[in-house]
This record gives sequence, C-alpha cells and structure tokens, in this order.
Amino acid sequence: MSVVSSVTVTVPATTANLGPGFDCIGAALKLYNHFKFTRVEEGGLSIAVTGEEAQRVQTDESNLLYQAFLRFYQHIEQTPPGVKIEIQLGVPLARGLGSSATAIVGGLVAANQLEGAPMSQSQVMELAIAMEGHPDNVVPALLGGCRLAASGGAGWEICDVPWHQDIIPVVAIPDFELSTSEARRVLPTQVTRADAIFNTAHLGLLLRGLEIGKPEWIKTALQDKLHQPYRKALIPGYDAVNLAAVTAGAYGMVISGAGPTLLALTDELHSEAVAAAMSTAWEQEGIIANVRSLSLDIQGAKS
Ligand SMILES: Nc1ncnc2c1ncn2[C@@H]1O[C@H](COP(=O)(O)OP(=O)(O)O)[C@@H](O)[C@H]1O
Ligand SMILES: N[C@@H](CCOP(=O)(O)O)C(=O)O
Repeated sequence: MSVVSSVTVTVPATTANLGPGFDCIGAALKLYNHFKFTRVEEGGLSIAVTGEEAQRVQTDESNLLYQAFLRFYQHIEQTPPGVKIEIQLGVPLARGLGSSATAIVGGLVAANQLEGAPMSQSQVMELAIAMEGHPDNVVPALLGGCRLAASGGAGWEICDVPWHQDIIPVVAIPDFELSTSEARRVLPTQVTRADAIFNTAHLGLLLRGLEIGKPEWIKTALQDKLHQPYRKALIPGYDAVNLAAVTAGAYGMVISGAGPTLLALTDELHSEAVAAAMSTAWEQEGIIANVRSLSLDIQGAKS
C-alpha cells in the first residue's frame, strides 16, 4: 500500500466486562465515531469536532486521538506529518461505552493507513492495548464482535466469542459522566480466593450461555464480585434500574465498562419493555437516560 493524503476511520462503541469478565471481555456495538485525518504539508495541527458533546473534546495536542496518532509515529520512528482532524462524535464521552478506545484505535488505524500500512493489524492492536491499559474495549473496537483477550507469553491471544442472535443488548446511557480512571480508583488491589473462583466460574458460564443463548445461564452468569459491588455506589439508582430491567424480562443487568451506562441483556420479545422500564426507573431517581437496543457490530474499525 502507498502513502495517502487523507483517510476516514469509523470505530464502534464497545461494552466491556459483561459482568464477570472484568478487563478481559467486550463487545462492539452499532454506535460509531467517525474520524477524518488529512495530511497538511505545511505542518501543524487542527481539530474540529461535531456532534452532541463536541465542546467536551480537547482540540489541542492533548486530544487522545492525536496522542494515538503521535504514538504510531513514535513506534515507527518517523516524524509525524502536520494533520487536520475532523471528528464526528456518535459515542458519548465517559459513559462506559469505550469512547477512549475509539480515539486510540482511530488515531492508530488512521496513521497506519496514511503511511501505507507499515504495521499489521495485530501490531496496531498491541499498541492500542498498551495505550488503553486493558484490552476489553480496544480489541472489539478494532476487530468487531465479542472478544475475549488473554495475555500469552509473547503477546495476546484473542478469542472470538460467539453471540447467539436472540440476545439483545439494551443500553441505558445516563446524562452524567464517570471517568474510567475514577471508577478504577474505587477497586481493591487484592481480592479473595472465593471471589476469584466466583468470577472464573461465572465467566465460563457466560461464554457458553452467550453462545447457545440459554437465558438461565446468562442470568446467573452476569453476576460479578470483582468490580460491580464497588462501582454501584458511583451510579445513583443502580438497584432500582436493575430491578426494573429484570422485572420487565431482562436476563440480567450489568455496568457497561466502568459505567455509568447500564447494560441489560434480553430477547427481542422483551427489549422494548426492558428499555422503557430502565428509563422510567432512572427518571424516578431524577436521572434522564437515553435508552436503546443496539445490535453487535461485527466489523470493527473500518477505513
Ligand atoms: N473522540 C474522541 N476524541 C478525543 N478524545 C476522546 C474522544 N472520545 C473520548 N476521548 C477522551 O477519552 C475520555 C473518556 O475516556 P474514559 O473515561 O475512559 O471513558 P469511556 O468509558 O467513554 O472510554 C474523554 O474525556 C476524552 O478525554
Ligand atoms: N475493564 C475496564 C473497562 C472500561 O470501559 P470504559 O468503556 O468505561 O472505558 C474497566 O472496567 O475499568
């Protein structure tokens, strides 16, 4: 491939953890950010952002998308070109839907394309994981689908997790932010053996439950002892929304990523009722949420 002057990269939102899979499993959703990079021969940086939360995105060198772009050039040991970046935001910021992963993946993929793809997809993935610090958002954002990542001796093993077509994700996105770093600060650095065993068993059950679409298994499997018990307190109304979702027919409800978005898994028959119940429950707590059913994106980042 040859060097190009402009590239547009589309990157999906992701929902990480899925209950017991803290820091190792995530799924790409059909909700997107679009990033256009244009080489500027005179040098310099300009960033323009459109979309609902546009004014919340940094437009100087600290912009995460640009930081990922720079990281690519540092990695290939070349001087970065001047660039004009146009961001069309579709993924809400700091809500637990992997907005930072879209920026990291977007910046790396765009730079790689501009330079004629000197890096393989798996090299881009390793760099993205190193930047984000955990694999569960950047891996599905790059590759699409539901993915489990495990660090091997030399690198990462990525496993494609089959997702039964009857399982519908419903996301309830509240009108407040919770940064991932803040939500990680409340987690203990050590866990008990009992909690480790609990999550190991439940993640195993979840993988098989997602594959065959068995409601009882998914219901049990969505429980977690490693992060949700500590993070619930950061999300007002968590218990009320959980009860409403399950009463309306959800298999279960979890925190999407680090929150505050809440994710219910359900079936087609119940998805509308589950969405309405989650919305109402949060409204009763004084929180307005954008609640919607989303299907899985299976393509990942595309340019
Ligand atoms: N499109 C984007 N362009 C630049 N920076 C972004 C973009 N999306 C997210 N970010 C950065 O990532 C931060 C949110 O990251 P984080 O707290 O991990 O939340 P999330 O769960 O959405 O990934 C934003 O405050 C912003 O600094
Ligand atoms: N495993 C991470 C996932 C963070 O996801 P995000 O969408 O909130 O960035 C964590 O739980 O901290």
